Amino acid sequence: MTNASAIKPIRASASKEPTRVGQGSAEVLDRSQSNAKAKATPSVFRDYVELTKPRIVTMILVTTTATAIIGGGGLISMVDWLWLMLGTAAISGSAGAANQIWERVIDCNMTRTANRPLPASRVALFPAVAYTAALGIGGSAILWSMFGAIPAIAGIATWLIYVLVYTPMKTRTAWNTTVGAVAGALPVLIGYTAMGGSITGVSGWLLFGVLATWQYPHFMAIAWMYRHQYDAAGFKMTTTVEPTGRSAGWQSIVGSLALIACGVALCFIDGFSWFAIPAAIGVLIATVPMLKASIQFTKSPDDGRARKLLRSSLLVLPAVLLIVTLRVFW
Ligand code: HEM
Ligand SMILES: CC(C)=CCC/C(C)=C/CC/C(C)=C/COP(=O)(O)OP(=O)(O)O
Repeated sequence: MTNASAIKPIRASASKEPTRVGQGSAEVLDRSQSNAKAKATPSVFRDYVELTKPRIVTMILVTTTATAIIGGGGLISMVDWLWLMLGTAAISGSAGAANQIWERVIDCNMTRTANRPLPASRVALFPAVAYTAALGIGGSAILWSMFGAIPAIAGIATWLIYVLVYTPMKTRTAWNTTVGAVAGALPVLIGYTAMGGSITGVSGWLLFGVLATWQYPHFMAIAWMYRHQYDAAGFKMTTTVEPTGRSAGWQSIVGSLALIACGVALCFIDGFSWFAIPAAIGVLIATVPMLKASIQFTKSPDDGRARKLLRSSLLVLPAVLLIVTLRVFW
């Protein structure tokens, strides 16, 4: 665990960067105002949901649903889908909460994270640890008992890589993003293998490739938007070690091109059909806005272009997954 005494919480400096990725305004609340706001409408339930990083978990569930349909070669039963969602959400949420426990001290040093339940002292450490353990054990047990060892092991491996490898790397090397991309992509194998896909199946690993490559444009935009906060808090990100934004831009371009390659390959990997060609064209059309935004950001890195890149990335992933999932039916 991070040596809590080694990193003294400093008052999160009010900065021009938004307090949350989805927030458009550059107006930010400094820590005292946001705490007062949170205290004004206390909600224990909301805090325990916030601990799990619900927006990330929601997108993980979307990817898990798509990859389950692809792995199973067709629609899945409502009962199977509900158990898969419950198990994956629990273990993903546990990973997110464990990450917030690990970073509860350093998160005080960023406006974006200072108002989270632990840094803002709305949730105590011990109940957070118990909650994290219960989610992780419960999620693993659901996946193992309902779908077998492989999907559960994929989830446990994701948890371990994200919490015990990626998280400590964040203050040491910008290569943390590559490890995070592995952690963020492994959940596709939960859905894929849960519904019958083989862990050695090429389409499963192409789906892994779609998720892993997507995370570069996704996160490089965020790493630019919060570069000053990351730097001040002591995180090592591409945009703090190479502050011009060129490296972040090129990683976004390469990630976008690699995503297109994986997506198009998925349209043809299980043999040829009339739908393979329109599907491949659809992958191209769906990904072009993110590629364009990556190129524009690389040419002249700024917050507006970074926000445009992030927004396009959050639309591209569901679109590409929908197209390659429809390919299962035609
Ligand atoms: C290297 C891997 C990744 C990194 C470093 C990363 C980092 C982040 C960060 C820092 C945020 C902002 C959180 C906040 O303060 O609100 C965020 C938001 C988000 N991330 Fe990622 N992420 C990664 C991978 C993923 C994956 C795998 C998914 C899901 C498939 C995902 C989906 C999202 C979503 C949906 C949001 C919320 C955007 C919003 O609130 O508008 N991310 N990500
Ligand atoms: C099935 C399973 C266990 C899934 C969990 C994996 C998971 C949550 C992947 C998300 C990828 C990721 C690196 C998010 C950012 O964390 P961050 O620490 O960079 O975000 P922060 O700075 O906002 O805390």
